[in-house]
Amino acid sequence: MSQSLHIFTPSNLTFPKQPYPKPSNIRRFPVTNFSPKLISIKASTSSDPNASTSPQVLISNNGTGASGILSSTPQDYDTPPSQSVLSDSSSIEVDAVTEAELKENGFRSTRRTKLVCTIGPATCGFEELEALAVGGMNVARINMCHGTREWHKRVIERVRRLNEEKGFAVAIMMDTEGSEIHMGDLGGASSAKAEDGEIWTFSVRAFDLPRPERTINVNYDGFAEDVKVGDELLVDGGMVRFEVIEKIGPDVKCRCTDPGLMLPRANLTFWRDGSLVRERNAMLPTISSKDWLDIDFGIAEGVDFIAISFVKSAEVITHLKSYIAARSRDSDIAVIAKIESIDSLKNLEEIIQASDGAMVARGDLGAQIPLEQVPSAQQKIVQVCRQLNKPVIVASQLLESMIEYPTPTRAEVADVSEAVRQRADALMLSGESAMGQYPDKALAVLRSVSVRIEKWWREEKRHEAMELPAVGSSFSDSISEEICSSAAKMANNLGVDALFVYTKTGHTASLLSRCRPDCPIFAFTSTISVRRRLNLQWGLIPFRLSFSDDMESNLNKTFSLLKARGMIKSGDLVIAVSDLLQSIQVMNVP
Ligand SMILES: Nc1ncnc2c1ncn2[C@@H]1O[C@H](COP(=O)(O)OP(=O)(O)OP(=O)(O)O)[C@@H](O)[C@H]1O
Ligand SMILES: CC(=O)C(=O)O
Ligand SMILES: [K+]
Ligand SMILES: [Mg+2]
Repeated sequence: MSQSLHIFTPSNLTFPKQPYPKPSNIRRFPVTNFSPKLISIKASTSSDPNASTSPQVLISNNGTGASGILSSTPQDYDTPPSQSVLSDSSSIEVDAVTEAELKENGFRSTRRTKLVCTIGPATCGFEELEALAVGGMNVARINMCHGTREWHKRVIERVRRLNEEKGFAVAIMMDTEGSEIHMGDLGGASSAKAEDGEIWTFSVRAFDLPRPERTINVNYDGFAEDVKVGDELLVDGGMVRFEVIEKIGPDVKCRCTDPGLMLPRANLTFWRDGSLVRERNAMLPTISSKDWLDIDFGIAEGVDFIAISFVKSAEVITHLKSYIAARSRDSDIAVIAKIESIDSLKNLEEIIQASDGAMVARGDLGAQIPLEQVPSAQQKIVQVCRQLNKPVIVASQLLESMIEYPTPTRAEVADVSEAVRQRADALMLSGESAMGQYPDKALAVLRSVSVRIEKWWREEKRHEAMELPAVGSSFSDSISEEICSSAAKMANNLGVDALFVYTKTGHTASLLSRCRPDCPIFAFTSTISVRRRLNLQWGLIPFRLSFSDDMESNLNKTFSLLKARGMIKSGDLVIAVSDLLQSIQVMNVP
């Protein structure tokens, strides 16, 4: 039995975007005999030839008559990126790890939380990268604070080769250095140990190698002028602490008050009377001249995401986005705002609104606000991102002890669980994967904790519903949002196995992800870059597939390709959503 409900556009509605002719054949039907089993809500083109470019939502009920009026202009018709559109119409691509996971565990147990790994000396080789990809890395992050562009270029090439040769779809995120104050690179040493009471010199002078004992170079010229005797100097937000005891020209002598290990280029902050001192360094540009060169490098290399450190305002994001749009033909590099400063918290909503996603960069954030305020800031950032429909990454020190030890602390597991419970889109490894001794084990912990906590919360139905405000500006946007929230609700109520979404730009897929449905979301897109970008979003399993405007044929093709690969089977219950036609269909896999 096939049932559908038709909905047409009323003539009295205004259309904010007017590239599409307004349909004129408006009819209204009573809704009758709505079948709970097989409902098809689909978009059809109006029978009016003048309205032929304006698909309308059509919820049909097996010809028995139908419905109220809802819909409108096609949305999400922003030009899809031209490059890399799948040409072979008879194939489907999904990354090898997901395919294995689907076959082994079935739909429901797939991991919803995405995993980002920082690549460093411990993981830059082809085999190490492959091990991370096999372990579930969705995004590889390169941090331009460290290493040379040549070094990063080789990492990018290896990840790309891995994707091509081994069937992964790992995306690449480039993270800028930013112009905050940090230490030099320790002259090649992997770390420096400061002991209680030791006197160290922090200086803006460059030293000849080898680095003089207990001497640290500082990147910020105004350092010696800005600090005062008595200030507290924090390395990496307090991993090591010093007290400033004397200033001698460019050299600042400090006594270690909290011993610890200092890593190359660690962040430095100084505090006076319990407050962070932000003197002239607060005026430093968010994107330094070196960052601009790195950004050019990222654009040339075609990275998928650029994460901007120490974002202070929305303007810098807008500026960068237009810079990228002008520089790269496809302008499909997503810009991630790193929330790690007081200013970024002050302007949180605007910054996130302007960005394509955000990172809770707890390392530096914890150096700028009291540590005990970091958890509430995290919760708030995760919530704002979800409301504004932007992916959010929770980063730093998730499994810090695993840099040295093969098992995490219980507290670390609890922290990871909390981020998963908050339903952040992604978790990130930093030092654990960049220079730790157990990168694969750390990734395995993130993976298993994510799957376990997701399942637990799903089964217990413990998630509080989150108010999701409208994010789009046009009526058409509202329809897409309504369709996605209805589809997600139906999926939960009907206990469907998967949501399918056919999406050109990825927008509709992200709207579905935002609803955090119980079942996984198979996102079909024809563009490689869109597919890679969807890798960062909660619950989305991105597939590359060429598809048409004909949903019947898209579905048939998808079913047969996925069945042939053993990823779905007859009888599975699926809800399909399309951004091409603004439709919802419910069906069993034939
Ligand atoms: N490309 C690299 N080369 C050498 N060491 C690296 C590299 N990337 C990371 N590391 C090491 O791993 C540690 C953690 O890396 P990560 O980039 O996550 O932290 P971070 O430098 O504190 O981040 P951020 O500067 O963005 O706040 C670094 O402190 C550094 O020691
Ligand atoms: C990731 C990062 O930049 C931080 O935590 O500070
Ligand atoms: K950085
Ligand atoms: Mg940082």
